[in-house]
Amino acid sequence: MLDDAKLLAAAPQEAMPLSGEPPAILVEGLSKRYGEVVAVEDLGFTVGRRRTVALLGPNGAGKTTTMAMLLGLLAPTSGTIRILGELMPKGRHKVLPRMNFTSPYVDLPQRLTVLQNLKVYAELYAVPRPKERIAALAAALDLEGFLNRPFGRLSAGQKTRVLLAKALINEPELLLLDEPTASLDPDTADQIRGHLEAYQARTHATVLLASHNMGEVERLAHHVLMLKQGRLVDQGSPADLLARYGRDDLEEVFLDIARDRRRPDGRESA
Ligand SMILES: Nc1ncnc2c1ncn2[C@@H]1O[C@H](COP(=O)(O)OP(=O)(O)OP(=O)(O)O)[C@@H](O)[C@H]1O
Repeated sequence: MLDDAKLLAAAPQEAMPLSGEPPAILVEGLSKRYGEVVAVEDLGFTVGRRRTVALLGPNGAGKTTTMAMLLGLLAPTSGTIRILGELMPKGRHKVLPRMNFTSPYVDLPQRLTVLQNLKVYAELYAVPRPKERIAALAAALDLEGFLNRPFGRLSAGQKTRVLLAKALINEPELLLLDEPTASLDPDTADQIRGHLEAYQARTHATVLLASHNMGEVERLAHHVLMLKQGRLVDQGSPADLLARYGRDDLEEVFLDIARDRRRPDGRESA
């Protein structure tokens, strides 16, 4: 039903950043090589607090690798990462409780029910009043019909919603979302986007979003980072990118960059 989105949307608007507050993410000279394969090369970007920033790029551009390094799941070949002001991986134990993620590549234990899985994560993150938190998430993300079913027996779309509930269980300040609406039907995907907007309005969380859905990016993102072959090739607000590439929608900008077919000034490439 996801109807708490309306309720939460009435929450206070984004607060002004406090002076001296470190950014949510600060990445400098970040590279990752797998033998001969250069997955990420000399990447640098900043994500300010309370922003939603989209990480875009064709298949294999390095989005998932970047997310994994931000989470401390993968060691960079070189470069530095600061999360909420803490140098990673040294400060990992300080920031991991304040962040969370979804990834299509990470599964939950298959034999545990949805409720058992969420209870385990609530305990791991020491969530206060876990029963109430799980009940609220189950209502908001429409999980109530399959709370007692083993995770392994859910459909892809149902799993996606459970993974999002897991990602929100500790009310993270920083949320890394790798294709959070892949495999969802258009109606459910739209409701999930509404829920994410409402979550951010209520908690002022920062979101880094990897997505291939350009409509989703135009709706949710304040800023876009365009990756190609592991490098940052352009960035800007969706409106700024549309204006610079002379396009009406972000999908066209994406194709211009992916196919090297138009320069940012709107002229065709030679
Ligand atoms: N474990 C690995 N060993 C070797 N190469 C890898 C490994 N993981 C990723 N790669 C390579 O690194 C590059 C970046 O992959 P990554 O999964 O980060 O891309 P992506 O932008 O998330 O792609 P997609 O949109 O398809 O999810 C690709 O060329 C991929 O083949």
